[in-house]
Amino acid sequence: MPSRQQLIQQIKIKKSFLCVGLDTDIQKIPSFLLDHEDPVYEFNRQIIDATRDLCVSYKPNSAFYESRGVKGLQSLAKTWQYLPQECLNIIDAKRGDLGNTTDMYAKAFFDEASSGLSFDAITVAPYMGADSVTPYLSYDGKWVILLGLTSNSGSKDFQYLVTKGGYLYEEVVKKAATWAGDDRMMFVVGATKSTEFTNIRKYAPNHFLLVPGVGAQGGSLADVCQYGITKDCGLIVNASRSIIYASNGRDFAEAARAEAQSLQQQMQLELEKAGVI
Ligand SMILES: O=c1ccn([C@@H]2O[C@H](COP(=O)(O)O)[C@@H](O)[C@H]2O)c(=O)[nH]1
Repeated sequence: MPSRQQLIQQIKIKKSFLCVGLDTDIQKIPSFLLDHEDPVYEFNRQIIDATRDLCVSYKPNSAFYESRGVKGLQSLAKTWQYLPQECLNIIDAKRGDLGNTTDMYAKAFFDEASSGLSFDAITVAPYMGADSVTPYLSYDGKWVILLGLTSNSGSKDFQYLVTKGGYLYEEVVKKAATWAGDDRMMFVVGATKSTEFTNIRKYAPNHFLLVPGVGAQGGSLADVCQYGITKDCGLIVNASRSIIYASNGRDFAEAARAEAQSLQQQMQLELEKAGVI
């Protein structure tokens, strides 16, 4: 599982801070794959083969697998086993519950002996506070990626509420940054909120930010970099649908590669501009 230093090294080697989102929907994958024993795994395997030199991270969204019950979990387990070791492999599960329940979520996603899965990082919702977050950190070297300011329109319902210390999302980042250092915690900040990155950086100047919302949601990579990039990069930018569903024909993997390559090339320019490489 990559440490902070290993992640930075991979970013420099691959000249990329791309995370490919594996939001694999059996209804959307090319129909010719449906003859395979496990079409979702086969789709993921080909997407991974086509993109692994262009990205530093993969992020299966657990909902797409859980929604298919036992079969979906089998596809997830096989996909996890196939993920490249040098990449930061994130399970986007957005959990958050009492401490003893969190212990079970941690076993589910981090403890291979218990569940057959051992992702490097998990996305967590902050609403229930410290005891719903810190149990994940008892697993050596694993990362928590806490929702900070999300990319969806509903983020305005709570995340922008004004508190004594500023917006609620600012309070979340400020407080949670005291629970773990920048070597174990990251924050989710939506690409659609790029101008708010300046605020986030006040409280998390060195933490990596996982940034969804480029691609299908219309966020701008250039704006994210303008406000969020650091001397170590400090960004992992996710794109799911725009890459994995770039084509639904027999050329789906090549089309995914072309889309990932276009993002990687833009990222290389941003890394050069910021002096990271
Ligand atoms: O604020 C958030 C937090 C998580 N997500 C997740 O990221 C991907 C985005 O997929 P696209 O297809 O590139 O839009 C998806 O898994 C979301 O659940 C997010 O979009 N925003």
